Amino acid sequence: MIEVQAVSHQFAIGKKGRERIVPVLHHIDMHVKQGEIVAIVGRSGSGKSTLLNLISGYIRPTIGDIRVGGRTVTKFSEGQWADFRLEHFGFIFQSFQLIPSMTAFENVELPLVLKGVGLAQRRKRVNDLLERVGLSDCAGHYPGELSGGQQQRVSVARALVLNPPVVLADEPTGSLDSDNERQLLALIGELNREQGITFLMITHDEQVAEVAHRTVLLQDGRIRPRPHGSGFLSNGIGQADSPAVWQASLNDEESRR
Ligand SMILES: Nc1ncnc2c1ncn2[C@@H]1O[C@H](COP(=O)(O)OP(=O)(O)OP(=O)(O)O)[C@@H](O)[C@H]1O
Repeated sequence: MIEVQAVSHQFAIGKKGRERIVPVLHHIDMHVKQGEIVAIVGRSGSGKSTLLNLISGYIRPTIGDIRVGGRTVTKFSEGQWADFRLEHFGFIFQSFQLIPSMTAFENVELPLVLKGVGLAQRRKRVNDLLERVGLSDCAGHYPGELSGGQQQRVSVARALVLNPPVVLADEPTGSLDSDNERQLLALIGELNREQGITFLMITHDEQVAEVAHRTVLLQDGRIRPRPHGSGFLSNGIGQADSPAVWQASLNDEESRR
């Protein structure tokens, strides 16, 4: 589903002509199969967000290619990216990123409005999703009237509204208390099982490992193997994933069809 192939990335910071090069990711090979829940873990500054931004096309790798659903997205123009992103990715953020002046219903509906979907279809889709995330009673509430857990469930509904095969989540439980965190992770697990949605999640949260099929550890911009039995984040090393697991098994898109 997502193949990151020999990707390295560096940022240039500072004034033009006097830039300083900051290498952030080094030769990343990672394959996420359709229907997997993969957690990306690693210390602050290890390059997790950069990797997610590369996969979602907000930045382009300095070296290497990324394929999503069999297409080499690193070759896309900005216009191609905008369409592709809408169709293929839903996003969940630590800070929810709901529009405060819109109700829960309107926040979930917005991507459908932008896509030009008709009113009746929009109503059905949004109501179905709000019901799915357990928020039918809160459709008319504004984000400020909802708890953090409820807001995050609205943002899950919004992420799913265009039916993307992949959800990219950056610290989805980072702002939640432990009860809401558990509920959100259970919801992610259910959505994955029911609908085969692929989740790629950045996390510092050990609970996420319980719902993730595997974790990928980034350390100083490199993927590291994770020996069995060690802690999740304590020493930056956790449960094992053989590098072989990360190898591309090609033609994932074929198996989706
Ligand atoms: N746009 C940018 N320009 C320059 N440097 C950047 C940029 N974005 C990220 N970096 C640098 O790249 C490195 C990795 O950052 P990144 O945000 O990917 O790490 P992270 O693992 O997601 O960290 P955190 O867990 O704190 O969110 C950091 O040193 C950061 O300062």
